[in-house]
Amino acid sequence: MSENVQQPDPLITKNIHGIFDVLSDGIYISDRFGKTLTVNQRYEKLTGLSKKELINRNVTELVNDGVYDTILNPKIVATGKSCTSIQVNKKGRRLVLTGYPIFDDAGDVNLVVTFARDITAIGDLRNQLAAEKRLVEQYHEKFKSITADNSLEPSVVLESPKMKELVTLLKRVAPTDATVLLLGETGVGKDVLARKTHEFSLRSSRPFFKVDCTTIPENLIESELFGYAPGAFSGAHSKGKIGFFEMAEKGTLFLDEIGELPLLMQGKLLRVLQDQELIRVGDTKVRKVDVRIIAATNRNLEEEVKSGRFRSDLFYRLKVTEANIPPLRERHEDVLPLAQMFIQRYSQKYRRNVALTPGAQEALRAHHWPGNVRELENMIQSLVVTSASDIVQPYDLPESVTRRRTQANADGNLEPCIALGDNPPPLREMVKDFERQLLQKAIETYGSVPKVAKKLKVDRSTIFRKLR
Ligand SMILES: Nc1ncnc2c1ncn2[C@@H]1O[C@H](COP(=O)(O)OP(=O)(O)OP(=O)(O)O)[C@@H](O)[C@H]1O
Repeated sequence: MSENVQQPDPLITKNIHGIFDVLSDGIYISDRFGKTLTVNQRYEKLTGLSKKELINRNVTELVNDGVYDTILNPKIVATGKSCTSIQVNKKGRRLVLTGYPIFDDAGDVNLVVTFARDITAIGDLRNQLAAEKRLVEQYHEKFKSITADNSLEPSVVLESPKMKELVTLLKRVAPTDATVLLLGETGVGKDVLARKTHEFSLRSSRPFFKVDCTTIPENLIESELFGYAPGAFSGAHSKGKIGFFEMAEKGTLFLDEIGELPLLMQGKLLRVLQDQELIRVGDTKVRKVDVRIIAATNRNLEEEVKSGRFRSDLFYRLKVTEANIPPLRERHEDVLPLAQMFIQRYSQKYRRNVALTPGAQEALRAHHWPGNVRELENMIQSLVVTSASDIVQPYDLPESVTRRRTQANADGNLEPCIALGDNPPPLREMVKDFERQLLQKAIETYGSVPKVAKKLKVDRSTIFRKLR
């Protein structure tokens, strides 16, 4: 009876390879000298290596040829004990190997049977999970800020002809995947338009990640963008980490303040943009990435290129589509719609019912807004919180807003404040502004619009139009 158990059924012997092939693990069988005897189909599939290139070859020789990096055979033959290890092969597949000795009648190791399981898939799943987690965290943050504002959908105001033109351009390029470079002063809405471009694109259902290049320490930028391999540097997570590029796979990566990126990183970024592949820090595997890049800066990148602080090749790679967002002072048409939208948002949040008088509206429209939309938003928020009355008069506005950009000289005559900085308003705007101030001063001096009309020899309707 026991002899029957020892004797394999001839049907099994005949079909042994077929049996190997239906097993769900990869199987690799070598003899005590390390010669490869067989592998099953699952092994070929998992590793991407073919039976033909392995059979009859010695495992040590295969390691020397770089086919894979680790073998269990010599250790198992020497110790007679099973063991486990991780193997990486030339196709970049990572496998968990567990090898077992098969003994002959004399008790010597005759064969080594190794089972191979794919851990790349597990790694990929882990990465996917990490990406999802970061995405959930971002949505959570966004959700928190929206609910904290107690606002409805955050609205975007793009009313002025200049902004409408810009939106038309962004809508046109959004589906092309071309890189977009958003330029403009601080607070003009670069972030807002980056998100809009993503929404207009075919990637809108995929992730949108914003990376502020100024907030990541210089020595971490590469690993944050491209990820790192396990143990890539001291302090690194033992399991490694995927970077923003891989997290934004099939979506959009918004690189804010790109002008602050260190030169070395600029070169690395350029390579990734050109080759659409990256290598994580401390890794050797090349990974394909499919990410749309939107970059933004308030620096003059052309100047940065001239002074050698920004690589010209990266600059030209980024500015495939260049969108210049005008400052708020150059699109007065947006000021009141933005102000009304913020008033509505913050009135709802703070349970107020605030409204601006025409005089207050005019003061807002006339202001230079050096901090752009952010300054307007912050001012309105503070106004809604602090104003004693629901009706906001010009004198309720902060002095910085109502202060004229013209001043009276010693004789009481108006003089324009000519503060021509890096970014002066157009002459047309400055003249209009001065004219408006002059008419207001004239009304204060002469008492009424008809009197001013008479004194200054101008139509009443012209005065009203200019004041408006
Ligand atoms: N067109 C707009 N409609 C509604 N809100 C806007 C608009 N533009 C800007 N904002 C608001 O103004 C604030 C500043 O905008 P944003 O962060 O997009 O500016 P930015 O140009 O990216 O600034 P920075 O250069 O400082 O990064 C944000 O709260 C944003 O929601």
